Amino acid sequence: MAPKILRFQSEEATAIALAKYIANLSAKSIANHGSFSVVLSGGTLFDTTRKLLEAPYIGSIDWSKWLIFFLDERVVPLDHPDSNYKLAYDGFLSKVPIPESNIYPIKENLSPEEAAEEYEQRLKQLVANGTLKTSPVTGFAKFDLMLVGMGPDGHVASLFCWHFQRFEKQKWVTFITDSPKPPPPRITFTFPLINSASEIALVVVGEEKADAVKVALGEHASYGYPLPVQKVSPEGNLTWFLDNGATSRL
Ligand SMILES: O=C1O[C@H](COP(=O)(O)O)[C@@H](O)[C@H](O)[C@H]1O
Repeated sequence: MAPKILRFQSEEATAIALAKYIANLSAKSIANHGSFSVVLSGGTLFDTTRKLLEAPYIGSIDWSKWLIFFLDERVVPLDHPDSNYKLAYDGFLSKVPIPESNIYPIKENLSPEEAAEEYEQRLKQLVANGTLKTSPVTGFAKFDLMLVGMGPDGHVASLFCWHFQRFEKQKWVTFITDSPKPPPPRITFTFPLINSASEIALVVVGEEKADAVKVALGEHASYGYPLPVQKVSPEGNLTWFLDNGATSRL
């Protein structure tokens, strides 16, 4: 399905629209199958989800039905300043009544390889016991919503331009030990898992990302070697949320 590209006049307008979109999907998923599985990125994304913490959303969303996963994670203790879990906890999860048992951070004290394998096995168990849905197309877990950020170099999750992991076909979760953006050891969802999602919101704000947005969405998007962000192509719907800075070169 063709992506929906939403352009906003400001970061504030982007955040308002994103909250409405997430709240609508939450209500739809819970009415449809009793839960809402959400995959979070790290980085600047949380700031753009801040309107969920305000009325009318904070009081009307059924937070008890949310299930939280991490698109990628830095292999550091969960209370380390570089941890995506800590970022999510401090900025979002500690402010909403999602049961702790519904939040799935990585396990600590494992190597990147072990942490990736452990997370993949945990996802497979959640599919087997019916907590998560499965894609009828790929057989991978099918999340209700992935909130995907993008770096200025066009990377998504911890899938960077020059890493072979972006071509992975079998694994659900993989690892790297040499991330060009610190810290180096990370685990990350693979593209087949990402692209099995029902809905993906690609949230990109700020002028420093305008060049990558131009490569991905500009008139020459089909030329050359694709950026990781160009491999985001879900079975379900893809919606880009872009502010004026991110679209300044389109
Ligand atoms: O390293 C990461 O970078 C991307 C983009 O981060 P941002 O700060 O430029 O928004 C992020 O989506 C990913 O989860 C994170 O680990």
